[in-house]
Amino acid sequence: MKAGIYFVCLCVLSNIIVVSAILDVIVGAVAYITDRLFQKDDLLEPFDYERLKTDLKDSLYGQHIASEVVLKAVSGFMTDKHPSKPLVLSFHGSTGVGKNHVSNIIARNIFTKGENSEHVHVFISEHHFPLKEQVETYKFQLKQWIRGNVSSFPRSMFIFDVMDKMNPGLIDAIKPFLDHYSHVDGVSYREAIFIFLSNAGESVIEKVVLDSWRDGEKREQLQMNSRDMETKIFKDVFNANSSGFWHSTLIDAHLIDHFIPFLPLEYRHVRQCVLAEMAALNITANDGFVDRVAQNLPYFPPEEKILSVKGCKTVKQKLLVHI
Ligand SMILES: Nc1ncnc2c1ncn2[C@@H]1O[C@H](COP(=O)(O)OP(=O)(O)OP(=O)(O)O)[C@@H](O)[C@H]1O
Repeated sequence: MKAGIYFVCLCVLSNIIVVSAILDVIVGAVAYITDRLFQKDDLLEPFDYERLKTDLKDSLYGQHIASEVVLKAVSGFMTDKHPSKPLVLSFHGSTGVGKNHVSNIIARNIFTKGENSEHVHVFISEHHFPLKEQVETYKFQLKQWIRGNVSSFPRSMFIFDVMDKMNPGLIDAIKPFLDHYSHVDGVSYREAIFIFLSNAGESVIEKVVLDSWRDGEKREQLQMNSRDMETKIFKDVFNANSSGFWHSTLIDAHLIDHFIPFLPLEYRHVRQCVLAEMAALNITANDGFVDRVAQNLPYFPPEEKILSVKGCKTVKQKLLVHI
C-alpha cells in the first residue's frame, strides 16, 4: 500500500518536471522568435544630435576635422526622411588615430547594441577576402550578404577595414549599392551606411600637420581644405597603386560622400588616451604616472618627436605594463 502511494507520487512529480521542462522550452522558443521577429533587443536608437556631438567631444581626442565632418554628415543623413543614396564615408589616416573608434561611436548612436549589433557588419580585407584567385566568389558572397541584410534591415551598417588592401574588383562589385538608384533588384540601399577605413593618404596628412606645426600654426586651425589637404588625399588615394581604390571606379563615380582625414596624434592626445584607459580600468594615479606611460610610446619625426607613431593604439598595453 505504502509502496503504491510512493509510486503514484513519484509519477505525478516526474510528470510535473517533464511538463515544466516542456513549458520552459516553449516559453524560451516563443521569446526567441518574438525577439527575432521584432528585434526587441537589437533596436535603432532614436537619433540624437546632441548625444553624438557630446560623444565625439568627450571621447575623441585631437580629431577636430573628423569630429565636425562626421557630426554633420551622420546627423544630416539620419534626419533625412528621403535620402537619395546611402551614406558613404571614407576615413583616412595612420594607425591608432581613431578610425575604428569613430565607427564605433557612430554605431552606438544608431543601434542600441552599438558595434555589437547584428546590423553592423565589419569586413577586414585580409581576413575575409585573402585569396586573389577567389575574387569572383568573394564578389558573389559579398553582394549576397549586403543584399540579404539590407532587404531585411534597411538601416544596416557596413564597415570595410584595411580598404587599402581590398581588391579593386571587389570594391567595384559594391558600387551599385552606393549609387543613387531607388532600388537595385528590388532592394533600396538608401538608408544603409558604408564606412571605408584605410591608411591611404596618411603621408599627405602627416606632411600637412608637420608643415603647419613648423609654420607655427595651431593644429585646431587646420581645416579640411587647408593646404589643399582634401584634394591631395583624394589624389593620393586615387593614384597610389598600393591603395585598394586604385583602378576602382568608385572614386570616379563620386560615390564617396566624404574623405575624412584623421590627423596623427600629439603627446597631449596620447595622455588623454592614457587617462581614458585608466578611468575605464578604475585606476587612479598621479600626473607623473600618466606621463611615464605616454612617454613610453614612440614619437616622430626623429628631431622634433611631436607625433605619436602608433597613435593611441598600444596605450592600454603600456598602461598594464606600468601597473
Ligand atoms: N583620437 C582618438 N581619441 C580617443 N581614443 C583614441 C583615438 N585614437 C585611438 N584611440 C584609442 O585607441 C584605440 C585604437 O584606435 P583605433 O582602432 O580607432 O585606430 P585606427 O585609426 O582604426 O587604427 P588602424 O589603422 O591601425 O586600424 C581605440 O580603441 C581608442 O581607444
